[in-house]
Amino acid sequence: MNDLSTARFVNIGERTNVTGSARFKKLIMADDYETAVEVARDQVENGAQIIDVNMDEGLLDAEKAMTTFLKLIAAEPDIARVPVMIDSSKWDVIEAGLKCVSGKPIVNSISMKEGEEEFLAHARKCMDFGAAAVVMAFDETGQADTKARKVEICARAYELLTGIGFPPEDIIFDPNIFAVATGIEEHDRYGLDFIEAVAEIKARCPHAKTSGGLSNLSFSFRGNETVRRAMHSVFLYHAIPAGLDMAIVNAGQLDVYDQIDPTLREACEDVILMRRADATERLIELAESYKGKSAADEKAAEEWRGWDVKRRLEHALVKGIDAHVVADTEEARELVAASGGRPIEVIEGPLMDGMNVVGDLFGSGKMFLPQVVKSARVMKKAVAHLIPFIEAEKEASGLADQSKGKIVMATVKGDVHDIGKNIVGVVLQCNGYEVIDLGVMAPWQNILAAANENGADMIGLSGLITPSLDEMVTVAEEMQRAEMTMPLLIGGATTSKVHTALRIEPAYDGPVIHVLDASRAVGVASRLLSDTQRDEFVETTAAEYMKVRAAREGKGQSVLLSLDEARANFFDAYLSDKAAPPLEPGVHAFDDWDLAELRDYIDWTPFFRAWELHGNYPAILTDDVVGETARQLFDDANAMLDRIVAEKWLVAKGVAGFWPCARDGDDVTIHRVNREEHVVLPFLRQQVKKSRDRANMCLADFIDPAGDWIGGFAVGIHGLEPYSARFKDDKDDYSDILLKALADRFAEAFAERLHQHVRTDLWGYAPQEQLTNEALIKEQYRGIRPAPGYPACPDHSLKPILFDLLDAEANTGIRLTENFAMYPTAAVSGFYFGHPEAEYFGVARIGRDQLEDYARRRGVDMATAERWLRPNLD
Ligand SMILES: C[S@@+](CC[C@H](N)C(=O)[O-])C[C@H]1O[C@@H](n2cnc3c(N)ncnc32)[C@H](O)[C@@H]1O
Repeated sequence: MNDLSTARFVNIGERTNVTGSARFKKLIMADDYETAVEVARDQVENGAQIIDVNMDEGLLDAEKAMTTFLKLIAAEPDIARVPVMIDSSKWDVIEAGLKCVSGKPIVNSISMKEGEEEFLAHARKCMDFGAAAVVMAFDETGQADTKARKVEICARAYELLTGIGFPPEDIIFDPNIFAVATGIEEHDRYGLDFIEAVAEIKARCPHAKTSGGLSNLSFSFRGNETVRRAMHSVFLYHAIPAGLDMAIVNAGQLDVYDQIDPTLREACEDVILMRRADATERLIELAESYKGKSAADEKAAEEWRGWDVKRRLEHALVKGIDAHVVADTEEARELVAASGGRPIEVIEGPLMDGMNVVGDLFGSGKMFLPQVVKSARVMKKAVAHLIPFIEAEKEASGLADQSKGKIVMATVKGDVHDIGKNIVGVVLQCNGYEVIDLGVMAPWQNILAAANENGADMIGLSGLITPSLDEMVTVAEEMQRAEMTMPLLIGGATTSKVHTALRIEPAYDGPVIHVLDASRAVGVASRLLSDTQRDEFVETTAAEYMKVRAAREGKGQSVLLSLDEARANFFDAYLSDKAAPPLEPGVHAFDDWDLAELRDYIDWTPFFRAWELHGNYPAILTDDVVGETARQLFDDANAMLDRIVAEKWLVAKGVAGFWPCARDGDDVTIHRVNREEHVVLPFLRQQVKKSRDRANMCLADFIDPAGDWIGGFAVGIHGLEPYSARFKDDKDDYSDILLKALADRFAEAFAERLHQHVRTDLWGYAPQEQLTNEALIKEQYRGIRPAPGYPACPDHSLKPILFDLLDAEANTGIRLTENFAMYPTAAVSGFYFGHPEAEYFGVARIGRDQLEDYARRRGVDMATAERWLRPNLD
């Protein structure tokens, strides 16, 4: 069950659909768009990762309603950050909607209902808008109901679409979820047919995704929420591992599979998987008893301390309770010793059994990362207690033999980010792997040497910043040169399957696998070390990467303008609105900002994301699936924050500065008055051809050529090393990762607080500004602070220029590595733009002409410029 990762599953909000929500329909009919927008916001806050918008109502002008609504939500940053699915049975409505969406839209839907010609015409239109499309399993003869028809229609649509260059990853098949348990025999197979069809479609149509409208399934139990929720959860529980990527669903209306009353769960499963002939009758009968009841509460069982020691150990591991683990481990050891056994048997027996339970629960999506990391802490403490006994018996080597495999892990040279790597390391360890962790900034020489010296089974590389991608290629090349054959695992925020396939895998003949997140690591490692699964896994992955490469080659990429054309289409800012000169020009250093104040500026959502818990704060705390884990983690974080602040564990140092400047083409030239010198900030310009009247943006466009001001800042959080070392000594990875994640939060909070201080006081262009923390997080202020390495200025190598202007190393103690990562890791830097029209954007792909121009402006050779801008080149 290792493949079941509910974390990757995308739920599509269905509340903004007039055909599915009576309330929404009423609001739209009454022209109450303001409240209707709130419905969209609620959905996003409740965890919808896409929102489906449908205005198909006979009495409405659907086209007008669609465009009005889409424009309104586009103006709400906290809604607009999730993609919109434009849902209509009328193509005109879809086309009108496409014109109002600024991010990547999704069209719901196109199909071959009216024949191939119209299907492809619609598909081409989607391509023009860069839209993904839901493709219904519907052809000239009707809607597909059987598995064979679903697969046949989708496979045919896939051939047609890829034939015209439609990107396969933008295809989302909807093979039709129909109602089951209707009492009509032909409907009995509908659930199972859908699930089986999904698996086959995924196998036959590489990169395509699958989706479905979930509420149809339980249509015959309208009015019985308990049964409907249970059916939906059970259905997803089986459909997700089969390959279902997303579903239109009310996220608030799903139950945790394990918490469904087992009798009801079994009855739903019997119906959905068609396990018995009388399944429908039984579910209908059972459903009667659930009318109006809520899910049964489980009693908290405190009596576990009275259980036998083996069960107690298992319980402590699963629940992550370390309070009694040393005593319990000792009791288990004495018990084993009394019957003539050896201390190692405690590890081999109860502890490994307990960790296997943890591994299974995590692998099947029933336990989440923070809990697993806590379990690992319990395990490590137990093992630490046993080691002296084992060593006394000279069995230390016996212990080593216990490991399922050895992995050398490292964050590559020039990069300092290690939270992700540490989480993966812990997860692997608690699944029985031995992890040799080389820490951060590891040069390839050390990585190869450690792998050889330790007889490692594989190497895992991690990185967060873009230059790390090239470092990973170097490691692969060196492994090839050293004629190594062990698998190479690639992970970290900046990495991707595409980059791995295009650049890393071709450099090394051994297996190269991109690991999407920590929840996949164990599955990958165990397959690579399995006698029976390894070859097939390696071959399938290699074949998949080959396809990625082939698809890339043949793929029609977005059209680029020439650099001159792009420059002609610059963003014509209203320059008379530019900010007045700063009240306090020059550079301002802050060597110890109050942590207690910064704490109130923390944005918690990314904190949960760091632990692979997806959802927005504060809604995540009451989320049906991850709420309990999130609350526990939040409590632990706040307890640690109390100590960090009271005992002053960390020091926040920052600097901000403002300089007179002028736009000069795509450069911003800064005049350093006292030094009589010019500093040039070269920015990049979007070159992808824009539809309609949108500009090809460059940050320089927000600066007046006739004279203006620009700012910059850097903030860093110092001092965590001694605490981190203490946690590590104490075998407490959980607290160590928690501390690092909190230091990151402090750095971001400091950036937010300093920016506010800049707007209201130092630069002072918004002296009256009064915003809540929520509004700050939503960036509802004037001006931006783009950071080097982010989409509007993707080149990390601007950091040395910025640091020089700020004298940042002296003022904040932050240093840059050779690849421009900041150390300490919890650090943020960027530029300040004060123009009211300044906004974030992505430079995206640029042409050769701009690359050459940029190399010239930077005074570097092409190879260097290519290395800096790699992600923007292909
Ligand atoms: C990464 S988030 C950090 C803020 C978030 N509240 C947090 O606490 O993690 C937002 C920051 O990233 C940077 N950023 C986001 N989008 C950007 C873009 N398109 N171009 C440049 N910088 C960008 C800006 O510095 C922005 O303030």
